[in-house]
Amino acid sequence: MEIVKSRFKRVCVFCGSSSGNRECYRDAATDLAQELVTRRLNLVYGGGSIGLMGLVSQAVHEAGGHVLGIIPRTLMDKEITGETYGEVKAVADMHERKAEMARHSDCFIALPGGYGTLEELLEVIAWAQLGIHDKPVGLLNVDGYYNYLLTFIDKAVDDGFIKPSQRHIFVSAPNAKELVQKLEAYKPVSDGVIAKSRWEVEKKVQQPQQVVFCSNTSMQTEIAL
Ligand SMILES: CC(C)=CCNc1ncnc2c1ncn2[C@@H]1O[C@H](COP(=O)(O)O)[C@@H](O)[C@H]1O
Repeated sequence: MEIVKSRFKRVCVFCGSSSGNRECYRDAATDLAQELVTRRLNLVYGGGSIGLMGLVSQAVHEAGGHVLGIIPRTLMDKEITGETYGEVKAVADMHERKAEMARHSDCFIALPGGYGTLEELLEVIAWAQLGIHDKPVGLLNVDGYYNYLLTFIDKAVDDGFIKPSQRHIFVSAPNAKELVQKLEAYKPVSDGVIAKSRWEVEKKVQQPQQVVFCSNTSMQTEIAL
């Protein structure tokens, strides 16, 4: 197998918990897995083996790539998510899952998916806009699946809700090879909104029967993205 060098080590893939009803989506998931393995990239994803999530993780795992699934305990029931491939990290909830997926990754790719995928994709784009991270984000626009979303984003720019300078805060491409090349070449679009180092999270301290949010400086930690 040909090995291609990459500037990334770990790629977070957001994708459908369904496979879609056209073969091109399943093909795109396995092509992406192949591209990651060729570049020796580790996969980070939402855990579980259903839908496109299962196809990507299984294909990367079977080709010898490292897979890290990050899954909320509530979703760990195999009835819901099936068997998970590779390493699994259990987290408390969906918020922690997204933060952990982001923390463990050098860039993000969204394959076709539904509400969950859209939410994950838009969150990492919004975080990039705010300067919380400067990791590249890529949309795998399989057979024009995301054309309406791209048109909508153009509309939001035209109507003054997204700055023109932020229009290309993420990249898109019709196939995995082209997309990963664009991600490799991506230079962060920075408006200097808020410096990354100024983003802080309140550390959750778990106490019996209650959750305390400590806001004193000594308890604050920077988001390590
Ligand atoms: C209760 C239920 C519907 C479970 C489906 N099982 C799931 N198991 C694991 N992650 C999931 C599941 N459903 C949605 N997600 C999360 O949301 C994204 C996919 O949602 P969707 O299918 O595009 O919208 C995934 O990237 C994953 O992070």
